[in-house]
Amino acid sequence: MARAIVIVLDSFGIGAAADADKFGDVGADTFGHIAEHVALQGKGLAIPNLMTLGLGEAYYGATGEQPAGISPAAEILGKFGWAQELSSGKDTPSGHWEMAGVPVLFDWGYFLDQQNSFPAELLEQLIEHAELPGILGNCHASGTTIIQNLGAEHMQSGKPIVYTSADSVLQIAAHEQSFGLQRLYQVCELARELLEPYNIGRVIARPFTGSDASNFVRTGNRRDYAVPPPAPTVLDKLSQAGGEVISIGKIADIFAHQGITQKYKATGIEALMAKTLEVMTTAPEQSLIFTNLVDFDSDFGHRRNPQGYAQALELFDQLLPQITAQMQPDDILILTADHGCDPTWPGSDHTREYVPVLAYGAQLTPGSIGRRETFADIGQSLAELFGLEPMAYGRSFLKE
Ligand SMILES: O=P(O)(O)O[C@H]1O[C@H](CO)[C@@H](O)[C@H]1O
Ligand SMILES: [Mn+2]
Ligand SMILES: [Mn+2]
Repeated sequence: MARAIVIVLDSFGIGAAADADKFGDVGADTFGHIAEHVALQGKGLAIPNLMTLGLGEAYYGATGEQPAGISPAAEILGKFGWAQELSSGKDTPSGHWEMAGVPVLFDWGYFLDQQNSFPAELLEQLIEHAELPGILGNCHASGTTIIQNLGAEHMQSGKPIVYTSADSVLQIAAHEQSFGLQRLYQVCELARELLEPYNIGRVIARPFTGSDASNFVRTGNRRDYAVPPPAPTVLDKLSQAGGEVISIGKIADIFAHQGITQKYKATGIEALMAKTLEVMTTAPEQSLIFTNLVDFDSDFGHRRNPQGYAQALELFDQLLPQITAQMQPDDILILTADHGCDPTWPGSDHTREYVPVLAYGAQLTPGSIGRRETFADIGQSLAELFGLEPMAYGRSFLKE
């Protein structure tokens, strides 16, 4: 009997994937470019604990290069590999569902036009059903830029800001006080229903506060309305078998609350890691503790902020020993990512990259698990760990 702690460093890619050309992402490298950014300042990214778990080796496997300016680990204590994504998209639900054993092999719908992105009919229905005075945006945008540009007009007019990106998303930004948080959630739920014919992965509520463009800031009350995964994930199988599936952060939202037995929200890497640690003290055998650290992606990757991303990685690395110290002899820890989001890459979208697969536990033999064909190897390893029926995709690395 065992427990697994899976921590997703959201967007922490480790080099362009073999099929990056299909996404315009040849040369993207989230980790490598962050390391380079820090090395150019004459320093080295200080992530000794991640390196000891095999991050540098995984990076070398994915790219054929050493990360710039980082001292190699004296000893590797974890299993390390680099995984290709089988799913057709480079979005958050695809990455998470695939690591839970269910790759997304169909194509999502997308709103491809940069301007006037949404069908007029859809917007008309949303305005009518939600009794809105209209909407603002209707374009591709970075979420922080668009609230700066349209936040004041939104507050004055009561029209929510509706925007999208290269992902299969419809996002709605609105002011928590002037528009109202609950009203924003209701409008998003309505949008979720109206999007049925469009095959869109997620509607995301993007509440913000502040009085004008100089201080508008998004809050931790973001909410994701995902469609459910297309087949039962390892989360469903574990919870049906009587195990605990404990979501920390936005995991539950990403899985449309399927297969989750407990959920906790927290804002920021420190709070999310503290919650993970707290849950580890009480979670019974046959528990999957599943944490998503969204901040890497939303605060630094999409914001194209390599400095902030580097600091967040260093913070995460400092917090990591608390997690390993709290592990029981049969526990395994898996660190991975759901896609890349290279903070030095043009635009503000995700990047198609390999993700690290780092696994650590007293029962695991350290060493390379090499290139993995799919993130679903994580789900398959979890199925094996918990004694569940094998998943349809993936190859377990527990005994490799
Ligand atoms: O620019 P913001 O609002 O952070 O949006 C980003 O967050 C969305 C979900 O990860 C992505 O589709 C991307 O566009
Ligand atoms: Mn993500
Ligand atoms: Mn993202």
